[in-house]
Amino acid sequence: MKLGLIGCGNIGKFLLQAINNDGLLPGGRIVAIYARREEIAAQLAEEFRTQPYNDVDELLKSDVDLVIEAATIEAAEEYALKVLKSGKDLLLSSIGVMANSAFEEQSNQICKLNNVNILLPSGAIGGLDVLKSAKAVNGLESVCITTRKPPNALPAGSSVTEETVLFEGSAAEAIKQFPRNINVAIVLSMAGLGSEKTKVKIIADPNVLKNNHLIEASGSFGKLKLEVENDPMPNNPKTSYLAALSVLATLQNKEKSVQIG
Ligand SMILES: NC(=O)C1=CN([C@@H]2O[C@H](COP(=O)(O)OP(=O)(O)OC[C@H]3O[C@@H](n4cnc5c(N)ncnc54)[C@H](O)[C@@H]3O)[C@@H](O)[C@H]2O)C=CC1
Ligand SMILES: O=C([O-])CC(=O)C(=O)O
Repeated sequence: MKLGLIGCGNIGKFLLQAINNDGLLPGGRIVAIYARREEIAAQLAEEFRTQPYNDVDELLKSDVDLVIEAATIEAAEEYALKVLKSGKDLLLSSIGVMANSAFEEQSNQICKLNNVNILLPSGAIGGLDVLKSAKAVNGLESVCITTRKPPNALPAGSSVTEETVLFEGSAAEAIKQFPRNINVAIVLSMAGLGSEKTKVKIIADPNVLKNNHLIEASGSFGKLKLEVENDPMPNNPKTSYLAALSVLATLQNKEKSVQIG
């Protein structure tokens, strides 16, 4: 599998190290990268033996099979449809882009037309398998996520000195207000009840060191309660290490003939 990468921050660099240097995706390699700053792309290309591009359109003319977006929701908005139109599969990290229903619909149509797929990793959370099963008979009744992070992992920053609820409302509203912090709520919405009915609470808590997500759901299947205590990425405390791992795992699973879950 030949991979292209858009966005070379935390998740991007993790993937370059894991795939190109550590060989953790047998048969796969990141052969093309795009970063906004030319000098960054050039430096990373040398370190991870790959091809730098200064323009996404040029990258899409190369023979990559799948493009990984690891940038921002804005970048996903700008490039995702181009990727799909060029006949490449797409893996999104900035899943919040899918909260825009017109965008979701358009991307679905292009996928069908061009016979390509979009991969949405579970990111910094889990439990999506349970929601999908519950939904098979429309038996899902409620889904909520409570995200508790140290203040430096949220826009509130160090001004927060005691436990503070920053947001309470729908996933649709949460991603509008916290586009860099709550992509997980949108993948949860897509697996479950949609972004209007999925409830979100975001708490800045100076007493925690990890990014904590509590997922609670109920329905005809019974009840789900799942809590992850994620170590942050060393270079970007906003992002959980599990989010980067889940991108790699999604790529590893893509080639498997036995699909689990
Ligand atoms: N699905 C999930 O569970 C999670 C998703 N995320 C999302 O994944 C994305 C990547 O996360 P990180 O690597 O931690 O972020 P990061 O901030 O460390 O890296 C993002 C990189 O993208 C670059 N970038 C920004 N706009 C760009 C553009 N238009 N074209 C190319 N590059 C551009 C930035 O310069 C930066 O180097 C973010 O949108 C983040 O919110 C993060 C954590 C969990
Ligand atoms: O990494 C995390 O804990 C979650 C996150 O930032 C996001 O969903 O955008």
